[in-house]
Amino acid sequence: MPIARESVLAVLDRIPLPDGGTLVSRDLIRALTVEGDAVRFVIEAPSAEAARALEPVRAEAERALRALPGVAGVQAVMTAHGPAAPSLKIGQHPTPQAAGPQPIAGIDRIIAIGSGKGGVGKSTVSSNLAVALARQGRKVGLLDADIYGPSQARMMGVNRRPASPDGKTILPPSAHGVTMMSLGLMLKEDEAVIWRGPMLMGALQQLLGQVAWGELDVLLVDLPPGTGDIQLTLCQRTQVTGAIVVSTPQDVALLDARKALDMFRKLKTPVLGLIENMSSYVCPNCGHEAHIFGHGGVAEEARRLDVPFLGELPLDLSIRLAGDEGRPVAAGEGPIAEAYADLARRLVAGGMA
Ligand SMILES: Nc1ncnc2c1ncn2[C@@H]1O[C@H](COP(=O)(O)OP(=O)(O)OP(=O)(O)O)[C@@H](O)[C@H]1O
Repeated sequence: MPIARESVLAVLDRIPLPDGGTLVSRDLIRALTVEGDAVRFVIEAPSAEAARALEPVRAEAERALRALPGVAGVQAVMTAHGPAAPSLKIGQHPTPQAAGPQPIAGIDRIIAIGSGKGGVGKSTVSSNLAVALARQGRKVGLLDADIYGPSQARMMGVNRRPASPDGKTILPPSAHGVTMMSLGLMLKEDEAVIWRGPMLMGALQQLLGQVAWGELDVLLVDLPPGTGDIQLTLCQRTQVTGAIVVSTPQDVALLDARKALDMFRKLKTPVLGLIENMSSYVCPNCGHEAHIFGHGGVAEEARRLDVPFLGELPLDLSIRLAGDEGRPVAAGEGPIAEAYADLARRLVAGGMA
């Protein structure tokens, strides 16, 4: 018998919160999906502290739902929604692997970072978030899966081709406390990737499986823009904890972001939240704040689609310059680095990183 959404909510409505009410009465459940015998949802805590306090509730919710007749799997992930922030050879056909998404040994969590369209700052957010998480003591990996336009090597300031002593295992470089790997490091400069689906899948499989990632709390995967083969392969073959979608506030970007969200839903990858990049611009001369691409559109969209809003990041020249210099702004000090640190804290508090 199919599991009714109402029965799931009824179970969740019986679990008391430490400070009164329930997950349902306090409206903390987002992105609830019931598919076959699997239940997935996100608990959106109002702050980092609340997320910590709610961890036993999350565990209890999973336990209680598993006891519901017909339920075989439950995945509840937490996200801490805070006040908006101030603002060898790679390339082969895939090899067969066991059916269904597989975990990667030693890696606790895998977060895919996607966007509907290019140029919204997905790679910039990925590198800065990785650095911010590493500064908070997390063991972080960053995989540049943007195979057609790899940019993480430049953004992280790495230009050394990774060693592969046995011709199989790839030893990834580390930069700013982050273990990273990018196809860009294996290609000659100016070399174009002209692979089709199967070759792309093979390359991604190598980057995930042949790289000696070591023990990681979290691996961030910087996806190519859009909804193509790489996204599909990653989510269908690898156990992805969840996805974050980056967008600018413009309508056109949001329209594409919706497609990315829809794709993750179809792939049954929980959406951990949306990030608004290039949200506000403070004139360095007069201090006036302008909203070049609009403002608040992503938060609005998150509300509309019932997915968590993780925060907004400003448009700032220092972000671009730092990326071009290979030293992500999050590695330094100041309000912009703090905005990324805030985002990282929320993910850590929510148990996502
Ligand atoms: N918040 C920001 N403020 C200023 N510049 C930014 C910001 N975010 C990104 N940029 C700049 O915008 C450009 C595009 O960013 P980025 O490469 O991260 O986008 P992307 O979404 O990953 O694009 P693609 O997927 O097409 O590679 C880069 O030059 C980057 O430095």
